[in-house]
Amino acid sequence: MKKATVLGIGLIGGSLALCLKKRTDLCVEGFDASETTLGLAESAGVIDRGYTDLAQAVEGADYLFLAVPVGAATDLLDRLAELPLKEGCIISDVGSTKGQVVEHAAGLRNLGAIFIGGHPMAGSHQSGVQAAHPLLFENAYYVLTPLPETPLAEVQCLSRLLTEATGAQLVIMAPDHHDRVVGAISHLPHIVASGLVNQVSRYNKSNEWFHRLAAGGFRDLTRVAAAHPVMWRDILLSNRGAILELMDDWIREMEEIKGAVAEAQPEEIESFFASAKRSREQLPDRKRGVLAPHFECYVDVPDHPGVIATVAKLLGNNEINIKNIGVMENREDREGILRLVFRSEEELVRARSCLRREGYRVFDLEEKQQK
Ligand SMILES: NC(=O)C1=CN([C@@H]2O[C@H](COP(=O)(O)OP(=O)(O)OC[C@H]3O[C@@H](n4cnc5c(N)ncnc54)[C@H](O)[C@@H]3O)[C@@H](O)[C@H]2O)C=CC1
Ligand SMILES: O=C(O)C(=O)Cc1ccc(O)cc1
Repeated sequence: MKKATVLGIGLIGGSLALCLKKRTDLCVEGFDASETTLGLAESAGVIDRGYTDLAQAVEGADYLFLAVPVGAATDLLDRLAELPLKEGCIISDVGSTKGQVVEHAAGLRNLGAIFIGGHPMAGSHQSGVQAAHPLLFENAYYVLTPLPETPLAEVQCLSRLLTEATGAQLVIMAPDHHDRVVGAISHLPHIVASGLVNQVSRYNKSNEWFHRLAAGGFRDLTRVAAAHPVMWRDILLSNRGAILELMDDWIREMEEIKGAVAEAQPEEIESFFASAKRSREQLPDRKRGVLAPHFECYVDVPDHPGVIATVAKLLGNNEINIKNIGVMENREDREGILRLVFRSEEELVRARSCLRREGYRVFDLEEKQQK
């Protein structure tokens, strides 16, 4: 039986271990610095067996997945380079930054395995094995960052395994490109969110209405500020180059809008918001994905309780599986819009005609937006 060892059984390592256990026939073992964590993981069936001894944990493993905080990954790689690994072993990681770890692994001449950087683009502000979930990565992007010299066969092998195990969409990217993109859409937003929360809590010290009134928008915008401080410390320290450039751009962006407010320039202020609104509306969640085709349609439904269950039941009775379902707000019309995603064109076509037969209005998003 082939074996995978996950090193670091927290939120991401635990979720990956669950995916591997549930959807592949690998034996899944775990390594962690904490015995309590290993005990929890074993008793919850997240791993078949856990070790605090690294040599025992990796012995005979075909795959090693590093799922420790970014700051601990390079030390762990150094330790792995001192150990005999099974021939053909593939090592990957799940860290939020890729340049540093990929460069470090490439420099370890005695590392007896191929290293391919990885980053599942899904997670949460929670941490620890208790929060692990086997569906965490389903439909999320999962980036792999092989170097030009990484053998293609190993990249394909890892990519197939992860697709099968996680249900994620595998994407290949250069490590530096990954770090700049993820810096812009994840790391900088975390800094800004935490900065906003810190600013408001300073004001709140002298007047508690700041926290009391902090509702809807502020909560949505700052959700990620509840994440793990040590994890984010490590991420910023290991992606300094990209983050410093992005922060400079952000400061320029703030200076520009500050200037427009200071000079009371209505056109500049309006255009700041108008361009953001246009871009926000074009975020790919509402469009077909670039990679996997999305077989999706939109359904107008009256805004009352139980309507999602009715639609799901109708499709279920016709043996049509819904891959994903979402509600889009449309308060002006007092109608809700359900977004339904299917796994195949065939299911989409059947779902459309089945819903239309029952009197529902079904459309593509573009049709609705043109009205
Ligand atoms: N939390 C998130 O939303 C996401 C996190 N990531 C990345 O995944 C990695 C893990 O993050 P989480 O699972 O959230 O963290 P976590 O805190 O839930 O789990 C980390 C685990 O690693 C263990 N550990 C730490 N240092 C160790 C060492 N030197 N040796 C052995 N075990 C060690 C801890 O005991 C813990 O069980 C990080 O590199 C993070 O950047 C990637 C995508 C999303
Ligand atoms: O919960 C969120 O919005 C996140 O930002 C989760 C997350 C955290 C770190 C990553 O590297 C990837 C995803």
